[in-house]
Amino acid sequence: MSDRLNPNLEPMVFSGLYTVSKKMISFMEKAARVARTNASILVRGESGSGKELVARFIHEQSKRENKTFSAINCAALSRELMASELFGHRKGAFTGASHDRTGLLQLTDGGTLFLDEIAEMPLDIQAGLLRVLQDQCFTPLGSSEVIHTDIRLISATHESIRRRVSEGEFREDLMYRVRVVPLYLPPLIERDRDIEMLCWHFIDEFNSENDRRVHRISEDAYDALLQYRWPGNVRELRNVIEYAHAIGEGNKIEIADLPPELRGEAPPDEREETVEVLERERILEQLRMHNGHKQKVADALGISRATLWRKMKTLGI
Ligand SMILES: Nc1ncnc2c1ncn2[C@@H]1O[C@H](COP(=O)(O)OP(=O)(O)OP(=O)(O)O)[C@@H](O)[C@H]1O
Repeated sequence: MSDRLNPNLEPMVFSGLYTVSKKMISFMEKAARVARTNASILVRGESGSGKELVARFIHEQSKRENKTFSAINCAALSRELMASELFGHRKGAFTGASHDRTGLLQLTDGGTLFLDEIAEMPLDIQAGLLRVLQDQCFTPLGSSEVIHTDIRLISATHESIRRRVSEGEFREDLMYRVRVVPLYLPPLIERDRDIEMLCWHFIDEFNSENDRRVHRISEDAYDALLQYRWPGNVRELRNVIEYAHAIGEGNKIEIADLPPELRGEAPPDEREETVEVLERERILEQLRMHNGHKQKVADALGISRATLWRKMKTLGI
């Protein structure tokens, strides 16, 4: 079998997002067009597909480029922490509030706020966000002061917000406010030649960070990389290349350097991994039982929603 060398595909770069795919380039051109307006944008895309990079690109292409860009992940924070991050609080507003804190809505005045996984935002915080979008004002926790703020909202979700509305978990009026311009970010698998280009892009990155110099990939490893579905998209691809770069030797990536899922095998039955596999199955089972409703799953497992989110990330769910 012959080895594969870098085909030197010349990517276009949009605020750190690399692509050679026509579909992606026209997606980014559309993003650049809507960047010039103040319209709220909702980016829908799979996990790890670059939604935050798209949001940064839109900010950098907008009139607000010299103002603040703030990002917050609604699924990774507890309700209390998210409320205080966004709205800020006055000293004594709740147990542990030992000093005043300025919220992101105020710190981002004039700039762009990126709300990742907005579908996970609790209903009471949604009410506060709606007020910001309608009246450009909000009230910090424990305060009666009304603060004015001018933010441009970009949100992202991997699931349908309309479905969350029908489940009674998302306000319909807010949905219309956040998805004035919906953008559908294609998954990595639909981006022509991006898997190939990004493999070499990340190999270059790890070549310059480490002592090892990789210049070739064996044919069977190459096929495995190109045929894999990549559910975790670019983040997963980068992790796989980092793993292969770290685990292998010499100047070639071999099939044995790729993680088991790329070789079509189940993960090895080692003790620590068995614990992870069991935990993964337990979470997946609860997700099925509760139709993907994360709060209910977290309650059933006796953990917080934020912990559930972290576990899902590390277990690749
Ligand atoms: N096209 C790309 N070129 C280079 N790096 C990329 C690209 N797309 C994503 N990445 C990298 O992959 C990682 C995930 O990207 P990002 O956080 O933007 O994805 P996301 O869709 O917001 O993820 P999540 O669903 O977890 O919120 C980041 O480290 C980012 O820099």
